[in-house]
Amino acid sequence: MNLLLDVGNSRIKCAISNESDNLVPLNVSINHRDGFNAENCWLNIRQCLEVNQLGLPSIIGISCVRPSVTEALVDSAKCYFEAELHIAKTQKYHKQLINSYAVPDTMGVDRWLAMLAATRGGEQAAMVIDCGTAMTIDLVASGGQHLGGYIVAGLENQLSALLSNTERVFAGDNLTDTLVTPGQNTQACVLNGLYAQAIAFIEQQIQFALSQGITETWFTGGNAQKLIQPIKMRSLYPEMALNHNDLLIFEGLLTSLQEDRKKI
Ligand SMILES: Nc1ncnc2c1ncn2[C@@H]1O[C@H](COP(=O)(O)OP(=O)(O)OP(=O)(O)O)[C@@H](O)[C@H]1O
Ligand SMILES: CC(C)(CO)[C@@H](O)C(=O)NCCC(=O)O
Ligand SMILES: [K+]
Repeated sequence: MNLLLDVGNSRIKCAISNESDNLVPLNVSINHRDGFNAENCWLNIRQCLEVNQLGLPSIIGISCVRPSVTEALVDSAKCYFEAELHIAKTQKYHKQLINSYAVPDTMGVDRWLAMLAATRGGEQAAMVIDCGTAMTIDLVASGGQHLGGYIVAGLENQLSALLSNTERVFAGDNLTDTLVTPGQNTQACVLNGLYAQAIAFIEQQIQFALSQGITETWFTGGNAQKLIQPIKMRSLYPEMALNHNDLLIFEGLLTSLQEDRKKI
């Protein structure tokens, strides 16, 4: 059994993969922003495995966009698991998928792994939209060439930038509605504006992707559902298939781990 960790900008998410390479997400979500403690993190995961009678992993694969957190996790892993560690790295290419970055290492490995999974190693053209702490969009043409991407602040971060730099603008506590019509009170103006902006950006990229022959979009990340729903409802580009897969990074991580195994 393999244990897979997706160390994001805000949260650590986990999954396991069995002998048949089936992925099962684990019900642990660890916030590593305030007072991260790697030992508690491993302990949490161990307990979760025990409670669910899942046994212990022989390999632990890690996708991490925060090097300081990776370091802390690597340092303390051996106290809790005897597993071999695999730290995924962004590559220049994998099978047919070719990274457009001249210095691949500078691309977040979450983006690379999500592309790897969405395109099945570059076999299929795809656009990947990760709606997390940051929102990233990446485009891969048929033939596997990465055309490039975008990094913008995620919904919560856009909102907090606005609220923390104004005095009378407020938005309430949750991002429930996804209306894109003009607001008629402060909260509606802020929330509808937030969504109108994100959705306009995504629809613009859908249009661009289609012009490049890309007809599959994959959404992932904590806010995926909130964005995919209104885009589906509006249905401006029926030629584009809109998919949601929260396991995209884990799937890519598993591929990266398998590739590493082959080298041994
Ligand atoms: N435990 C959770 N389970 C599901 N959704 C969550 C959880 N915690 C936060 N979220 C939602 O996910 C949204 C996106 O946040 P988050 O950044 O955690 O997602 P992510 O893409 O997985 O993050 P990261 O950038 O850390 O990889 C948050 O605004 C929140 O609404
Ligand atoms: C853009 C984020 C923050 C998205 O999680 C991550 O992929 C990252 O830290 N990337 C490094 C910069 C880059 O991808 O060009
Ligand atoms: K992410």
